[in-house]
Amino acid sequence: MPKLEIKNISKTYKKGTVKALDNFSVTLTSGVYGLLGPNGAGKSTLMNIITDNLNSDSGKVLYDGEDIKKLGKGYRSVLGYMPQQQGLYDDFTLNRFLWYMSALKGLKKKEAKEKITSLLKTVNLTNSAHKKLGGFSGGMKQRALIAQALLNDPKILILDEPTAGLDPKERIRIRNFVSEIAEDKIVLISTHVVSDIEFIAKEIVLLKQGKLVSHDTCPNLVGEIENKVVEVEINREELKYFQNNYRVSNLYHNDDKIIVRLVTNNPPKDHKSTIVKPTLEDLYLYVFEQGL
Ligand SMILES: Nc1ncnc2c1ncn2[C@@H]1O[C@H](COP(=O)(O)OP(=O)(O)OP(=O)(O)O)[C@@H](O)[C@H]1O
Repeated sequence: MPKLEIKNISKTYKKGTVKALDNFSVTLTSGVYGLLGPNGAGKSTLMNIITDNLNSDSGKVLYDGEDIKKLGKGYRSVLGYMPQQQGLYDDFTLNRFLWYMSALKGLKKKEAKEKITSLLKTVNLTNSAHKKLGGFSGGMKQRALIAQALLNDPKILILDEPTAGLDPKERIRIRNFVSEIAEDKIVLISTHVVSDIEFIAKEIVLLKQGKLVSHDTCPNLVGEIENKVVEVEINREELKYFQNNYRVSNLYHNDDKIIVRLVTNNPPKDHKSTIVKPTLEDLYLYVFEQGL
């Protein structure tokens, strides 16, 4: 079983003024890990360090007990990375793009041909192989980028916001696909979208201002806010007050009343509140919504 140990990683930018990662440690084994955190939490920085595209200021990343810096090429050969940026290869046809990436990854011709044919099928893009990437929809581009990350049959697959900008149908397709291929691989997915990982992740890693908040299975994390999620019926005029004073994770209208869903340690005493089952989205609000 592959093992990736991230040990005491710190990283600053701008001569130390911006702390992107602060003594971050976690150990990953095979399965899907969801990396959750708000904008600027340090997710991309972490992924760039794990993929050896960026040097940390301190700390180490070990793959099966060996420092990735020492493994060098050997590490790259087990790594698949889908970065955030799109549009780099818009003039390439998908086929040319995959051949180009195969060459960069050092695949032999025969190997590349077989792999490209099978991956095009897996990501359902065989019929678009001779079209230019520039004309692809967001979902097609994302699938093309996932395909290139899988060319070398990686043991570690790093996906930086793989569903950004996708419609729900594409999102579900990518999610199911990632879940399918995760067996015997370490898959780390960063996302803002809780539903991308809620049901497929073996563990969720919560990152806040460069620090690890916690990492655990989804049921365990959600269990931490058992009894802290309530639904309360309020009048319209009260909504502003509740929005200013509580973490409101949902609201809906019921005739002339509003039902608000609150994630709170102190449910309102002057209203009847009903305890409801927490979700990962509630936990996200609980951890990342400041000041309430
Ligand atoms: N090249 C850089 N130079 C200076 N500051 C940077 C650089 N890259 C990132 N940062 C800063 O480091 C912090 C972490 O950024 P990072 O991109 O890793 O977060 P993120 O969680 O991936 O955010 P997002 O969800 O918006 O992609 C932020 O404060 C960001 O502004």
